[in-house]
Amino acid sequence: MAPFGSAQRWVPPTKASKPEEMPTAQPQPSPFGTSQRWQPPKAAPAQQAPSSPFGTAQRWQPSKPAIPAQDDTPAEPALKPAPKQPKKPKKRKRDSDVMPDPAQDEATPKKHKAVLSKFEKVSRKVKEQPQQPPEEQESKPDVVLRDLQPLPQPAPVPEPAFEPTFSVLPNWLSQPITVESSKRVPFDQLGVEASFVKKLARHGYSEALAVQSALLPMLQPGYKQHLGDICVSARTGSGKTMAYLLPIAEALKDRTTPVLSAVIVVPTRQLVDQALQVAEELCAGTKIKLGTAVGNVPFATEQKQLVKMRAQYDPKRAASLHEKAKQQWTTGFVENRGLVDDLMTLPADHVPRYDSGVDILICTPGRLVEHIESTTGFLLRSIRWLVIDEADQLLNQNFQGWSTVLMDALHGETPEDFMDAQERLRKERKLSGRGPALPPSTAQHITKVILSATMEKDLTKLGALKLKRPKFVHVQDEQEHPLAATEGDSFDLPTTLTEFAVPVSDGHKKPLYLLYLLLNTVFQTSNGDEHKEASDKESGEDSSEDSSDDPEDSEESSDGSSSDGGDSETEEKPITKPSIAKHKNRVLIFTKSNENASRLSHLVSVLEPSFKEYLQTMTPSSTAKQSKKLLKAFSSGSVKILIASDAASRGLDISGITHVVNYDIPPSATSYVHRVGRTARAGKSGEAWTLVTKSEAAWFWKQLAKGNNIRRGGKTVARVQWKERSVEYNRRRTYEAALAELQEAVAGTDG
Ligand SMILES: Nc1ncnc2c1ncn2[C@@H]1O[C@H](COP(=O)(O)OP(=O)(O)OP(=O)(O)O)[C@@H](O)[C@H]1O
Repeated sequence: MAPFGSAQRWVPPTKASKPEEMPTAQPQPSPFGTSQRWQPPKAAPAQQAPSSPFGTAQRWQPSKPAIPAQDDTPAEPALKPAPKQPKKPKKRKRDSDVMPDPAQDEATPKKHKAVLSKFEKVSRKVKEQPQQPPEEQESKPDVVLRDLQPLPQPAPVPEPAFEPTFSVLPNWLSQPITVESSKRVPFDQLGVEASFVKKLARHGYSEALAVQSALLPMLQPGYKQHLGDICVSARTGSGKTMAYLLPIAEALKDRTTPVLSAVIVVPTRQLVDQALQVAEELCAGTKIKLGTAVGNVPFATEQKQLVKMRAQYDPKRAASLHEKAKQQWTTGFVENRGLVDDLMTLPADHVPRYDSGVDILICTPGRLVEHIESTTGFLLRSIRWLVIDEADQLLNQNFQGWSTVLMDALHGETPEDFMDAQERLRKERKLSGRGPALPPSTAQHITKVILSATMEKDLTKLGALKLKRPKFVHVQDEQEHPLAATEGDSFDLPTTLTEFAVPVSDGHKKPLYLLYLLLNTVFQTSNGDEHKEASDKESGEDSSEDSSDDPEDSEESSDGSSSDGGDSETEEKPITKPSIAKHKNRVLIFTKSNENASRLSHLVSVLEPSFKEYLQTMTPSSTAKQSKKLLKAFSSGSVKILIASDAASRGLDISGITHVVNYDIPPSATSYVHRVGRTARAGKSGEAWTLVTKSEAAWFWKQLAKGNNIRRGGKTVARVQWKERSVEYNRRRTYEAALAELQEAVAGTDG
């Protein structure tokens, strides 16, 4: 029987027009055919069945309601099913109809016959009953019919897709150009202009890092130049920004009049500022004009910066444009701040001409789309480089369909009103078929550079960027085996990074563990080597969650290695308070949300008031000016503890971060790689600490610490076990008081 009755099968009740007579409390016959509500057809006397307009109701008898009606009204069903009467089973040939086997008949004792006939009866009954899956036959909750129509049901779950065990990647992705991460080449040997070599040396950069030594020759004009697009996968802090900005700056160094030649797209305004700073340093002393487009600046201000309008004497075009303007006014559709608006501000016989105000534009994708769509004269026809940094994130999010809008603007034809003389001629020849065809103006010159530390070899997403003759450059360690084409995406951590994981028995105690970490390790003047001793012993031995997630481990040292060593030294001892003021270390702490960041910030400053002055929280609500100031303070060391959410995990290059703490576990391997990559940058050393609760341990060790998707050059994540008594030493009361205060504050805010 189908789960839903067809229209013919359901009979509206005679009193259905009175809604109050359809109390939901009363059991209603269900279209889903619950066993409680609907009895299979029985040989019930026909006169007892309720009448039906379809005349089939006699065949069905609603079962007795499972829940008695709340009032005394007889539980007449509001809807009556009119299912087809199940066909009366054909009269089966009885044994007697079949040619009897006298021998067998004789041999069958009488009592067996009786049993057989009972069995036949029962089987017949069973066949007559509508077939239901076994689980439906069990008692079901009462279903209340709410509508005459059957409820829509989700589509059946599709079969899992076929997953090939062979590579389906094209050659350029499956066979990347690999570059040793330790490779260093003096800039002058890479053909970098002397003036730029000097500039770099002034910043202390004498040699190109691995990714730069690979990319510079590919992007500079010369015999090594790659005449196609380039995808780059290189670990965090490897110098990717300079790798794409240096060749662009070099190529444009002699520019005198701005022409928009490079667009650099990054995901956040902080990264726009950061890339701008590197570009400013490189372009100092040249006439290259740099511009930005981000959401926090007034749109009109940006428009003025990006596009410069001038008047050009052209009576013929002026006449045709005035004609167009007249039509617009007649129809009432006047483009706001458009070409016609500009035309009205010009002297007679003049038309507006638009020039770019910048050579290099650094922007977020959303703002770029806005300019493409709404800024008159903002054209991408002269673009020679398109850079997409943090590409995996940008392609995953694809807000406002930015990649499609951008590709259309980049590869599409210039709108007629904005065409230059050459474009107009090209179009005329194409349409008329007269004269030799001219080659397309821009498409052949654009080089796309797509970069990330966690670049995914996802053809569908990369396909949105319409890459031409692409190459994949992968910077990796010499010890690492090159990834086989069939292996999934895998990301490399900086070799100078050391990772630790601290089991936390109870998530509520995390603030105390964090405090212990800050006081005992990050800001410990005596260099607190005890955790390293303990971790060295355990490093790599923690085969899984089984040992790390056991709270008893931390208390009673069920495994010998974690109970001795450093833990016993710190146990029961008051923590010697380091002087944070003079400390050089800086720590970036990640929480899973902005709210958590603010709360943690409050708790830490109550628990350790000496930290308050040096602690800040980064939230998206802070203005561009505030966050710039904050990052500067963190860079200079006047702020030493910065608490942030994942929004700060990508791309931020803040000098001097010695420690990263994952207070809340990161949501993915990608997020982990970017978070911990805020330290150990450009060959400097750094530490990453993750606080892992019991429930997170299995996932952490399997996916992040021991999975194949993160490669750490043969290193392991060291497990560091602290005794809870040491962690809580003298702090439990303060902590509880701080929590209560926080709760009150939250309640106060809510109220
Ligand atoms: N040739 C060089 N020599 C020394 N340091 C360099 C060199 N080039 C760049 N750096 C420094 O390396 C650091 C990291 O650079 P950058 O921010 O470009 O890394 P990234 O690869 O883009 O990292 P992420 O993936 O995290 O965004 C910066 O502080 C930069 O100043």
